[in-house]
Amino acid sequence: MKKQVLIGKNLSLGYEAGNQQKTILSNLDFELLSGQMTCLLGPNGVGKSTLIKAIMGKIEPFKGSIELFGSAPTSYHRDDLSKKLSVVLSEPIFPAQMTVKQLVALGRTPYLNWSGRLSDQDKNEVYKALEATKLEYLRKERLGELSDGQRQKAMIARALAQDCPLMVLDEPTSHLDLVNRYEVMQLLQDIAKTQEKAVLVVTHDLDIAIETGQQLWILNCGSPLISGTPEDLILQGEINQLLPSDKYFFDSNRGKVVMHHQTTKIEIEGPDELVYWVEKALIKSGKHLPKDSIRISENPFRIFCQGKEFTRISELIEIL
Ligand SMILES: Nc1ncnc2c1ncn2[C@@H]1O[C@H](COP(=O)(O)OP(=O)(O)OP(=O)(O)O)[C@@H](O)[C@H]1O
Repeated sequence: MKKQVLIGKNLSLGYEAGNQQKTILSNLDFELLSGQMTCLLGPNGVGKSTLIKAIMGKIEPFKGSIELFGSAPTSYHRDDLSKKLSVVLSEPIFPAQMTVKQLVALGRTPYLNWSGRLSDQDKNEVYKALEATKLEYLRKERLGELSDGQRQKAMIARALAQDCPLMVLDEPTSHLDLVNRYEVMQLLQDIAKTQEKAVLVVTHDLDIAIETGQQLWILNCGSPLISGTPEDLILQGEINQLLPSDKYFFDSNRGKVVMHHQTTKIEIEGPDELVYWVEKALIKSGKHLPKDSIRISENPFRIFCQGKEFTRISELIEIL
């Protein structure tokens, strides 16, 4: 049975400026369950980091409530909160002189006794976190001498070592290369499933969120928070809430965001998939398009136009 870890009810959040309240998010209802990774998506400035601040107990709600294991995050003692919630923020906040291993070991701080020494179990958790993030080979390196992506992974390893039932990560993959993005998100999903944790990841990476998230939360200015499995949100068209302009839409057949398909006036004959890519390349080229029709064959791929045969789209575009 999945447990409710975090619940928001009719939540409004924002900032105080003098005696004025600046509301950023209003009337949010949500729940985070154990064993699931949820990806939070929304445009810049909508309030994703503000919501994280409320989860961390750094700001009080203007209205409504937020409960972490039944109590307001602001009501927890710091030591208790750090056993319930680990957070990875987008900005590195640790000294450049610290080594990767020292950083990851910081994740064990909530569990240390008065001596401040790591027990065998603590050392094991640090080792497991380094191993899971494939950072063992960098354990002696100083944070200031790592690439942005390596440092980002080290921050994730620290949160893993903290071993809390709720992990919240603000854009944890923004500096990572494509493969590492998938791997880190897959790792977080795996941890959620196998260790029954609730994981909330803020990301702008829709493709990867769809691929790896078990739940998506979509925040949009002035609308209620939309939540559901990526697949439901795609099939119900709600994913398009992320794309308010008419220019883009989520193509459920292709499983990605595309621009509204401009069509060429020329006739292109051939399998749909090939016609799609040839037409796209022709439109992008900005060249004068041929008056004759184009025929495309599959296996082998050939384009026939103006009495000539082409093996690549670029060859056709070159002669236009
Ligand atoms: N300390 C603050 N005081 C007043 N306003 C703030 C403060 N921090 C953020 N804001 C405002 O709150 C709004 C939401 O900011 P927030 O950082 O939560 O957005 P975000 O969705 O995380 O954006 P991004 O995707 O760009 O990281 C913005 O308009 C921002 O100017």
